[in-house]
Amino acid sequence: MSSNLLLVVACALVDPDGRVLLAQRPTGKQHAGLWEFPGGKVEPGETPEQALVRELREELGIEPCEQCLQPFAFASEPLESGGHLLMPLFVCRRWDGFIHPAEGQKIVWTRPDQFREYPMPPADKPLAAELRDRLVGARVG
Ligand SMILES: Nc1nc2c([nH]c(=O)n2[C@H]2C[C@H](O)[C@@H](COP(=O)(O)OP(=O)(O)OP(=O)(O)O)O2)c(=O)[nH]1
Repeated sequence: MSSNLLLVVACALVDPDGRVLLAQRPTGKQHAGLWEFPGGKVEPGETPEQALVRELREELGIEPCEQCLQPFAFASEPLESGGHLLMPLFVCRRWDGFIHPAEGQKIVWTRPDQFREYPMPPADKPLAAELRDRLVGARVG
């Protein structure tokens, strides 16, 4: 893999009412204050699914089963650093445990048709649009 390619995996957690979890980037980090789909960098040796299970456990304290992660879409965005971000988004509707943000970051559950109320980093925006187009009105659960 090219060394300037950053692979970051993200997840749309969808509740039984069709609402999706967004998490606010903490102060002091890149894109602070913006709303993102939870996830993070894929570490060497990990599959995207393993990385996402780890990130959801670390960030939110939940345990999704790998088989419940449905590949959904991906974003491909140039980075200000000159590198390039590749960000696959999975959809997950089932997990164990209760959501408890580890770093105290704010979360919201919002319907995809209300995503525009939450400013997002560049790669999350097209994924939000795709979710809006394909999840709204679709069967949930
Ligand atoms: N979700 C998202 N992440 C982005 C975008 N652009 C961009 O450079 N990133 C970077 C910020 C982070 O370095 C990384 C997301 O992984 P992360 O959530 O584990 O990163 P982090 O800031 O918590 O950790 P770190 O960089 O301090 O190691 O991707 C974007 O448009 N959306």
